Amino acid sequence: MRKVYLDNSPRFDALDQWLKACAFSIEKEIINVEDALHRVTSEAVYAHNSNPNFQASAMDGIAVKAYKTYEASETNPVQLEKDQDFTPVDTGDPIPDEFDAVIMIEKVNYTDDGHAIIHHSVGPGQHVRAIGEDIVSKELIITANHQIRPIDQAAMLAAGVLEVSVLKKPKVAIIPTGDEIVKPKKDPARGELIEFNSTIFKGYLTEWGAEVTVFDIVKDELQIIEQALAHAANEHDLVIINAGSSAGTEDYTVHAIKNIGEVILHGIATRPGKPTILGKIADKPVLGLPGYPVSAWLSLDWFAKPMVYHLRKLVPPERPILTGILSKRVNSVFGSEEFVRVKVGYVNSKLIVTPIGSGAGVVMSLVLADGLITIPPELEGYDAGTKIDVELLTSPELIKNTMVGIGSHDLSIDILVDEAKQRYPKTRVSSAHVGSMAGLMAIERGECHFAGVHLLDAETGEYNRSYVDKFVKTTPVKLVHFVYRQQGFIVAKGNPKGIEKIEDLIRDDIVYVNRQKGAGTRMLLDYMLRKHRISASQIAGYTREMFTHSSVAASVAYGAADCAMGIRSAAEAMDCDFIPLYEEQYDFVMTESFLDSEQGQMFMELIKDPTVQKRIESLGGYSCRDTGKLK
Ligand SMILES: Nc1nc2c(c(=O)[nH]1)N[C@H]1C(S)=C(S)[C@@H](COP(=O)(O)OP(=O)(O)OC[C@H]3O[C@@H](n4cnc5c(N)ncnc54)[C@H](O)[C@@H]3O)O[C@H]1N2
Ligand code: MOO
Repeated sequence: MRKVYLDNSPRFDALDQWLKACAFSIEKEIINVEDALHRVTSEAVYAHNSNPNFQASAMDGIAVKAYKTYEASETNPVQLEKDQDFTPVDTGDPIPDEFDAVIMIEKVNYTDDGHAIIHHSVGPGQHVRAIGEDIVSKELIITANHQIRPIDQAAMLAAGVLEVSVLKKPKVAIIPTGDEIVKPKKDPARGELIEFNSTIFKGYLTEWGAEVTVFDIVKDELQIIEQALAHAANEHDLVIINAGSSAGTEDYTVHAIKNIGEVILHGIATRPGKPTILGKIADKPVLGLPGYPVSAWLSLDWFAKPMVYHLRKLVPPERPILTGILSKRVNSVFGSEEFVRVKVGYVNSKLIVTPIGSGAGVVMSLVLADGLITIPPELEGYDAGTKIDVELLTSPELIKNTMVGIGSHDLSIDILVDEAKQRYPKTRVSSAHVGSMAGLMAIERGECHFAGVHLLDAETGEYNRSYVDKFVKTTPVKLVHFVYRQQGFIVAKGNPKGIEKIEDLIRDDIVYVNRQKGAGTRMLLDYMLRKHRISASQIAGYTREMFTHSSVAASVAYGAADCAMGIRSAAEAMDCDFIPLYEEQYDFVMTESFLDSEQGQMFMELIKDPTVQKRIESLGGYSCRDTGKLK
């Protein structure tokens, strides 16, 4: 067997080894204080002058000689002679040497000829800002290795410091590789994959304080990769090379680093992220990131982030952590630390943590993730109900205000998510697509506020009610009508195979793609098959399951299947034809406590809003004629 990875190193050991193996020389530069935001001081900063460097009035009023006011009281007003006993001052004005206190203007009355009458005495120094009240000349303002904040800039400027010595920004090179990778464009050809990882890396590295250069995409050729690496290492403090890090015949990265530098380790004990390479070229750190975006994003966070912070002499910030309850079991491989993307939301004051079960190539799983959970290498997973820490990628405030939906997928839900975001910026609708039955189970277990369901009762022909009565026993719920929608066959544009009716599915030349068990659409198909006395085994592709309307429509659009059951809007979105078969009812099962809550009322307002309904109906195949009615 070909041995591919050298190592299976624990993540923190790997980082330690890498940091120890590289030598760092961090240069300094002098820049204007006004341009120094977020930069790191390379030495301590001392005040050039005091602030204020003269005695200044702290209030609008009159500067006085304090001893002249000592006799004043409510019953014994004292008159101060203009120019001789007082002079008007505004906040910040220098106090003339002969005066030593200030009386606020509100406490002063004037005679017709401009003398001041006061009813209170003041002591010397009253409302006078002493020299150096804020900063004394030569005093320490900020230490070395301090990340400059706006307030630090202000203190330096106040102290007459106009330039500051800072660490140079670490220069980071990003080298994307791969014959199949192309610059971002619309409609890539078959076999072309859009290069977007560099954009992920550049964004985060810039946030962490690096100066980033993205190289042109490098072809999978050992010599060209070596040249790019050598060139990058020459001019940068950290080199990141992306993809070609695993076991493929064209995975040259590790060889290229070895040929011109040193591979410190190849392979870390994590999933995703295993095929990470840590190395150096002429003492400069080199990081080989896996090609898949989720793996690359994680590995960037584990290695590039601490390296950049190390180069900046800073400690990376930690993400906030919340503890929640896992809603379903997650499995992991023994011996590897597993990272799982999750969605989270509070239901009945419990933080419910739902894993997003996508592969490392699914960039959308990161777009939608609220956090990460980690399963340590010595375990093979966590059971549903486990109390677990979540490292947050979304703000705790937004999580607190999340309306949690779990259930069947529908494109109209995406519209609700979008409209809610526009109308109620402090809240959001989150929807996990697991099918109608799984949605019902989730609501029964108290894991969501509402479940989108479309379950046909084969006995009565009625939608949803009998399922709610049968499966939701302990949680008080209401059934809220959402939309009528057309279900039918999704077929290729122009219906080249002439698919018209359910019996066509058993033809030899037809390949079907199905929805997962428990999905309402799957139940509808099974209901129609039974009615027409067709057995599932007669249909090629019946066992091939997908989780959303959009994914089955995409399979048909790209020719991987000839037909799927689904909704009109999904067919239209993928430019497919649609043969209507059935009008079904898609409803929300909503917990009574959510329906009665402020958020629940917002949700009801949203679905009843005519503009929202218009937008849903314009998807095609929808009717909102009863939307929002309690059933
Ligand atoms: N036989 C094995 N195959 C694979 C293994 C393994 O252990 N044995 N590991 C898998 C794992 S885990 C990962 S992660 C991937 C990563 O592999 P590579 O680093 O060699 O990456 P490539 O094969 O070159 O590319 C994979 C994939 O990544 C996407 N990609 C790459 N570059 C970019 C970019 N700049 N922007 C966006 N997306 C990018 C693209 O979809 C590539 O197809 O290998 C598994 N295979
Ligand atoms: O473990 Mo690889 O890093 O994607 O999934």
